[in-house]
Amino acid sequence: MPPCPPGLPLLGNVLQVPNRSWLQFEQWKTMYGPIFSLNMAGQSVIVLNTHKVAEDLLDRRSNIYSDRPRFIMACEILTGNCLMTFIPYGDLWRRLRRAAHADFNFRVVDKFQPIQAKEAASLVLDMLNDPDSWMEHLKRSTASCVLSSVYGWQRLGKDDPVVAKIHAHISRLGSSVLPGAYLVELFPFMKKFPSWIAKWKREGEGWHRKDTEMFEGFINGVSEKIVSSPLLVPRYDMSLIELTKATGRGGSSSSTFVESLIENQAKYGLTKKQTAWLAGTMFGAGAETTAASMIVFILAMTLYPSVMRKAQAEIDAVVGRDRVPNFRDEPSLPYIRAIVKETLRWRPVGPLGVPRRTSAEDWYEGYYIPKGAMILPNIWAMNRDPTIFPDFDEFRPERFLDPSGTIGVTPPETHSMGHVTYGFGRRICAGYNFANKEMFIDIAMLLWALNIEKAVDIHGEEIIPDRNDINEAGAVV
Ligand code: HEM
Repeated sequence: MPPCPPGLPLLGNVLQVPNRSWLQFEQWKTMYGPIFSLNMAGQSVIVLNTHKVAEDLLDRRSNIYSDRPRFIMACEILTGNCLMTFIPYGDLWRRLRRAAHADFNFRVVDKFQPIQAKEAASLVLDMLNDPDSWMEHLKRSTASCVLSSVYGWQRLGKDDPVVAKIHAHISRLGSSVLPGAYLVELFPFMKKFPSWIAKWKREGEGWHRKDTEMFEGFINGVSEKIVSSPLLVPRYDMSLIELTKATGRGGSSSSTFVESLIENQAKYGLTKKQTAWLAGTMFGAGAETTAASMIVFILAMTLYPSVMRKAQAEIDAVVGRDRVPNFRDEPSLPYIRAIVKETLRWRPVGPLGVPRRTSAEDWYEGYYIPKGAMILPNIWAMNRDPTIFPDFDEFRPERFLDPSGTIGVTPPETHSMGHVTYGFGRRICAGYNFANKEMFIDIAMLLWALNIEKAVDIHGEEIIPDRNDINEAGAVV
């Protein structure tokens, strides 16, 4: 086995792994090297700390390393084996992934640009009208952007009951995968208990029924060609329309994800329930992650005003003041593209990604890796690898540009992305093209429209936010 920190009998390393485990793992990397193992009360966990190891195993041996650990409550009960993010590597996963790829691959993802541009304009107006709720606006905007792209709904309001319902579903999932949340994860035989004696199982199955009804209800609207649900009333005001017009495109995409899914349901071999859950999965996986990454961007701008000013100078030179930025400006805004990469590298919102599981035993560099081991890619440590990023804790978009500042340079180890925040191999994030585009237009629009400055205290002194102050309530940090 790869080297392992000494632990206790039976419990192994359980008591040594703290809440923000990636920080401890980064320290262990300096002691144990590119790959180490942990014994979590009998469960083998293998932590991958360098790009080389992650690439060798997760990318090159993806036939063995593409499975997910068994999450009984989250995957089998709450989502009835329908959630692409958690389901085992196999035929159903392949069909779901193919269906998602058809609309979210880099060649076709541009069809969602009109929605993303409109949402970005809307975000700017919300920020200007009510700056104190900036975090809520980011969450609303990213949620609305995915829901519009998936279901074709119009801009959702901050307190929309549908968004609240979906967030409740995501938060149930997030808490169900926390260590110790359900005993059945430690004692799988408990899954066989009849529902009438096992309250946790009865409740889980109840939520699954309700969530399935909700997601099926969403796609019923589409298949019956009902474009918007009665709960969702578009509420554009004149200035938003002006801004949206200025983006140079309309506000709806050629077809939504669900329309394509329903059209091709037979081709992908998906049932109605699986189709409905796939659409819901895209929201769950895409809204919170993108919002959290945009929150990191705001933190970076507050701490690095010179980066903000440099970005604004680029936007002013390319876009000017007569119109707002649009996607056609992307090739001429290399510094903004570099800020997107640096935001994702600097503070990855999933520092350990989504765990994998080996589906067969393996040998690597003389180490034995058992079948069924949990594999954790230490994305946090890789994005801060001092051999690739010497000043890794600084937010410095210039690292992704040549000395002229116009041509992008990306370390090849990083999947040519500049970071590994979207994961690896066959299970790499299914929505990363969408997320990159959304972050580009949001950042360009925000920096075109406003300055992001430090708050001041009652004495007029600037408050410097803590760069390490993070919220890790759910699966996303
Ligand atoms: C900045 C935003 C995002 C980040 C940082 C992010 C990150 C990730 C990561 C780390 C994984 C696990 C990859 C692995 O196992 O190696 C993942 C999976 C996934 N992501 Fe994202 N994601 C983002 C946005 C999105 C968006 C916008 C969507 C959809 C529109 C999406 C859909 C998915 C799906 C469906 C999976 C599961 C893939 C599978 O298991 O095959 N993500 N994401």
